[in-house]
Amino acid sequence: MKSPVHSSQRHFASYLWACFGTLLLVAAAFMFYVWTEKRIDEANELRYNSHNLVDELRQSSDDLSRMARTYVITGEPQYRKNFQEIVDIREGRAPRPSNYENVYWDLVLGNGQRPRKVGVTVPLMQLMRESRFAPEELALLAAAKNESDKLVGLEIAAMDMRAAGGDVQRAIAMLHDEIYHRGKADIMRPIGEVNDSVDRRTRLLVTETEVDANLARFSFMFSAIVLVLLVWRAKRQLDASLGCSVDQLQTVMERLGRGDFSEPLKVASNAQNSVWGWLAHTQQGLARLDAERKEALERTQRLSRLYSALSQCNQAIVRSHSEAELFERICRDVVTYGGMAMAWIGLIDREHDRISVAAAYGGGVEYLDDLEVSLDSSVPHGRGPIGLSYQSGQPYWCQDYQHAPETAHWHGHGARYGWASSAAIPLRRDGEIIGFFAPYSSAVNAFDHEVRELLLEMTLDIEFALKNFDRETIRQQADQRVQYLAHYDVLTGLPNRSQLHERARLLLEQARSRRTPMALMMLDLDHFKDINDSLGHTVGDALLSELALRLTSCLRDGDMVARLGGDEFIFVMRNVNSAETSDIARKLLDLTGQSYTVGLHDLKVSASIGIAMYPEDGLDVETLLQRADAAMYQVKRAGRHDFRFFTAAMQQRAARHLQVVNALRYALEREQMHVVYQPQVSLKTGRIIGAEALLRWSTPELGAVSPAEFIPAAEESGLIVPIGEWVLRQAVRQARTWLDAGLPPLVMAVNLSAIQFRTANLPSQVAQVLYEEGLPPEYLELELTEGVAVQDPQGAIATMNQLHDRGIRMSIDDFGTGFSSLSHLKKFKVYKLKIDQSFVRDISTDSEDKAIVSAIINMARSLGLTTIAEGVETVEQLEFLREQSCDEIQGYHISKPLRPADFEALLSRQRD
Ligand SMILES: Nc1nc2c(ncn2[C@@H]2O[C@H](COP(=O)(O)O[C@H]3[C@@H](O)[C@H](n4cnc5c(=O)[nH]c(N)nc54)O[C@@H]3COP(=O)(O)O)[C@@H](O)[C@H]2O)c(=O)[nH]1
Repeated sequence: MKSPVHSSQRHFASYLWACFGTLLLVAAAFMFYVWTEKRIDEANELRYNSHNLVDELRQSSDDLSRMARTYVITGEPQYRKNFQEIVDIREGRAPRPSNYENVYWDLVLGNGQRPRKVGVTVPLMQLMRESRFAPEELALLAAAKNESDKLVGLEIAAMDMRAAGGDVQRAIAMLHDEIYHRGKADIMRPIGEVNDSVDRRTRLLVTETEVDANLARFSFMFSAIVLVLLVWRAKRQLDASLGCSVDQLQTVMERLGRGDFSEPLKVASNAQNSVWGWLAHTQQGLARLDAERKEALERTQRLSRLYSALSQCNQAIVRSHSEAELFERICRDVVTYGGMAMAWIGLIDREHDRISVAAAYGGGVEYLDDLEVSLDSSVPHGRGPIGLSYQSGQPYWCQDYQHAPETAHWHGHGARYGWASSAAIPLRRDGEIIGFFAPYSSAVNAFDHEVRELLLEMTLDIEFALKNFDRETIRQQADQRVQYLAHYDVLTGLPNRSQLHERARLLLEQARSRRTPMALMMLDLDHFKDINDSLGHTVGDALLSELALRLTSCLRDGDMVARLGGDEFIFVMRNVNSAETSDIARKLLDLTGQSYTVGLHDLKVSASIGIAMYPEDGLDVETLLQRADAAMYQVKRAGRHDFRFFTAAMQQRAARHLQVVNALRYALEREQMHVVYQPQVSLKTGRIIGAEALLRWSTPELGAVSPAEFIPAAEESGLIVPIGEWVLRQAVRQARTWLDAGLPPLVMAVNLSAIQFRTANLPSQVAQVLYEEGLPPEYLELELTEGVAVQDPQGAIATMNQLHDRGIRMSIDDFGTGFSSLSHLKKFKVYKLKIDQSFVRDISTDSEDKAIVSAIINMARSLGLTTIAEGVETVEQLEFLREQSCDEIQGYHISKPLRPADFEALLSRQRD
């Protein structure tokens, strides 16, 4: 704005300059005046000094006369001394007392003290020459001085006369006679002329100077008056420029300086172009700027509040554990920190085509209780900010809530709760709108660019958090899954081993504190592996799942069943005695034994159950488990499909089992093993046609250990592989020895454990042994159990084929006890079936065993296989077998297993 006071400022400045110039004139006039006054003073001083010097000349002459006369009269030497001092001072030979002039008479006081300080030493005539006397005046003075000096000579002569004791009267007369007075008059005359001359000269000077002084005085007064007038004009001009008093100006300036622009200044019409007018104008500008600044500040504060809310929002994202918690925090933070009046988050309820409130905070949230917001644009409440935002897919900013047509449906609410603007910002998950974030402000136009940006940023953060929650949910589900897998068996859904331990411990704790008994039961399916191996794991799994359901149905409240893996299940039953436990075990056996329909298969299984009782058999879960296992093991050993309680004897057996396994590890290197041979006889010829190699083991600690005990232990521990290989080599070597000894050729049957059979490269290993020992393969027969083929029939068939290709025979041992598949049997390259001795044992008396043995023999024949019956002890058994056309027999009826020497002897006897 162009200042309205420029022209008056110019005038005021001119006046100021004029004042300044005049002030200089005043000063100059004053200085001139001072100078003239000084000159007057100087002129007066000159006159005074001149008179003084003239007077000194006169006075000194008078004083000399007085001193000389007094001396002449009194003869007092002091006067002569004074006389001389006056002369010396006047001539410049002695220092002049200060303020000398006309006071010679008191140069020395009565007490000899000098009253004045000593001044300069300068002759009187020199002083006169330096005192600006006119030349003629100086000439007169010099004449007067000359006359005085003449009188001094006379006076000295008179004093000398007195001093010499001459004529005193004469001396006195010399100082008082006419000559003397004439001399005096010759002194005084020029002095008087000089005085007159000095007087005239200096008076004239003073008069002249006084004229100058008057002129200076007048100049000073005139210029001072002009200055006053100018100052008065300047002030008038200043007042006109200011348009107010300086006090008023100061007050207003102070007020404006304090930043108070609130009160507008009143300006008279003639003061529009004054400083006051300009100030009023400026005040308006400042007030406007102040209002803008305040508005900007308010905006900044609003933004800063929103930034704070954004920051809180981010914290909420970090700290919230669920969507609901996050939404609650966001709404609360936007109101508490972001300065919004109210905020809510709604989620789309697609089923009912409406918005359901997920979280809300602030004044008026109660209105959300009966919220009427729709996404359907055909209804009025579907055309509000949220509906419009949903339809456009964009945020909707309603800047004047109480007047906007789109909020007409809610104007009543807006008026009641003071909402002046609102927004609807879509919340998206994977790009799809899932809800809205709706902040409300009590200010109109609250959503300016920055606020919008911030709210959008906040919304993006919320969406980011939702994504994280999704990820978190997936992670939690994975965690839950991991937790589940860590504690539950996937196949059956039963607790697994770790969960069993955990819960069993708790149940045990309860039993301990309540002093109640408890039973831990271990159930293991009999020959389940065969089902798995022959029918596949899917069938096995289905059977286990069904079994788990059956077992669970037996459970009482608070009891538990867990699957340890495979076909092993554990029951923990609270507060049961052994009789009740037996009932449960029987029930379980019964349930387990009922048939299972899996796909096309109708299956039957049995189970073995071992039971340990708390507190008799153990005080902790581990011990009870171990003892239930021992009991179950005993059931297995005793023929399966039964249950047993743990006994001390079982404990001993378990300990023995451990002892056996440990001792087995060193059996070969300590040469504790040997092989015996049991003859196999042809029923057609009655001759020994083969021998079965059977392993024997005895140790100093354990004595002789039965293969029925140590072979399973060797199989469990994996030691069967090196031990079996050793037996094979021993048997093959023995067969070679007997061949070499010329004994009738026979086939050496060597038992091959299923574990051995599954060793990699078995055929080549066997071939290697045969090769190394030099036995033709046709003299070796490997006795395999049915189990070798059931797990991996194709692999077993391949191994058998390779063995067969190498010329090695194979037979199936213990036939009838396993889970043989006839279809597989046809593919096996076996040439003999060995009927298990359990069928042979009772064939004389048990019709069922007879039927089984008969069926096996017939089936074998139909498959082109040879049969051998083992465990033949009696002639009745032999006869039955012969009737059934069994090919060969083996058993105590012929011979027990023999040491090689005994076997050789038997063979020799047969040869004889
Ligand atoms: N993998 C290997 N298994 C082996 C080896 N040595 C033996 N065994 C297996 O151990 C089980 C027990 O064997 P063993 O105690 O030697 O018993 C055998 C015979 O002594 C016994 N038998 C023979 N005739 C009769 C009889 O008339 N009555 C009767 N009560 N027992 C008799 O039968 C066993 C022979 O069984 P099998 O092998 O099925 O023909 C046993 O399963 C052996 O296989 C070995 O080195 N490796």
